[in-house]
Amino acid sequence: APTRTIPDPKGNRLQPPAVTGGSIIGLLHTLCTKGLRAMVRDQYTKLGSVFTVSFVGLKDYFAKWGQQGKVNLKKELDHLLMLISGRCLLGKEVREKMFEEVFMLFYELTDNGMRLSSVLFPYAPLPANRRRDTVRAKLSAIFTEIVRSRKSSGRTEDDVLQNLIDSKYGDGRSTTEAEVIGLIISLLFAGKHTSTIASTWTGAYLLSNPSYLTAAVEEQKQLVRKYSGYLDYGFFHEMDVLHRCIKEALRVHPPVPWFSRKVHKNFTVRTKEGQEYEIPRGHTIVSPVLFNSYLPHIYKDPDVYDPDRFGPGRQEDKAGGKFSYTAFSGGRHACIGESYAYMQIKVIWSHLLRNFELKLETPFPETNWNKIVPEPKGEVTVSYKRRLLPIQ
Ligand code: HEM
Repeated sequence: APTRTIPDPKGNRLQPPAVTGGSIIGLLHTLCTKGLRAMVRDQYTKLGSVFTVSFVGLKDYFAKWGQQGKVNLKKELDHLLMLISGRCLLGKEVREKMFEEVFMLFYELTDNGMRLSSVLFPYAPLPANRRRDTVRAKLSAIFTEIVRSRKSSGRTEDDVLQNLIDSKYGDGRSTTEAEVIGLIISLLFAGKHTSTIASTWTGAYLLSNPSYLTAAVEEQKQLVRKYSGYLDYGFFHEMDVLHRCIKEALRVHPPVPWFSRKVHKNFTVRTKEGQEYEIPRGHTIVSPVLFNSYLPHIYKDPDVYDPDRFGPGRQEDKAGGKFSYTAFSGGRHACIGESYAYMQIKVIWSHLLRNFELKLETPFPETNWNKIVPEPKGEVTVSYKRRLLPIQ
């Protein structure tokens, strides 16, 4: 197989896990970048400092599909994204030995922990809260065992869990077991479900819009030619058409429909009509992403799925300043997994586009508003047929 050294996004050589100082959020920022790198690295078989092109997990997963058939896309993507999280965040113990168990527990945690009732009344003695706490305890027990076994054997792995174990605060204190477990569950919680939903909406839109589907497939052909089949970081980084298709799906269906901030200092907001509002210290304010994403003076025909609105010459995501596009929030607590999320969705969808002809069999999904992270309602059935000549 042809070989090539994996390029680092910033042109540096990939570094071993570094000791990180600063706050937990700073720590998370560093780790998410490392998560992204771990994922990119996972697509290659390591041969010393050289990597061969082989995204083993993803290829294996889709190899199980037949020549043609029908699948519930939402379920497939959910499974696949858990596999990717299993590899990049949790490591090979989970992936190799207890994937199904962790997958089911995590599914239950998400299902019970993302109800309106559990978000508004997290400590109320409700059945959903009790189930959430039970599965959280089971997950903790599994991850604690992994952390302890790694520490006692002196074995290290190339994943985010290891980075959390090895990290230290600015004052030199190591992370505790409870912090490591809490952070890894938070990362899974923040990143996996949102990405499943984003990739399902992206698929539903692509398969309902032949012109964008054709453009995305054409882009794959061009990039495969340009990179002579080497699927490296640059290859995924250059998928502008697919990137815009994902970004637009996230505008129309933001998985996080609002976010809130506690006001620490009084400040004044001026509307575009010039009206001023004083926001007092101590208040909690909410930014409704769902509303922001449809503002007609920012987005032309906001109800229309139009990925080109982010393209050269239009750039509507900048029309109202740096907070025009808030699917990943903004400011100090903006999403730290944005690049990682785009990358994993591109890795999946580019593989599907290169290898399969796909058709949406069920009507375009409605939104299930009963969930805190609104998702496509019901099954999203897609029929597939392997391409006679995959784009490679
Ligand atoms: C399409 C996928 C994703 C979307 C739409 C999304 C969206 C968001 C949004 C809107 C916030 C901000 C919430 C706020 O401002 O209060 C956020 C925060 C966060 N996200 Fe994501 N996210 C995605 C994927 C990920 C992934 C893959 C990870 C990590 C593996 C991740 C980790 C986090 C973390 C740790 C925070 C908290 C940051 C902080 O409080 O400083 N997210 N995300």
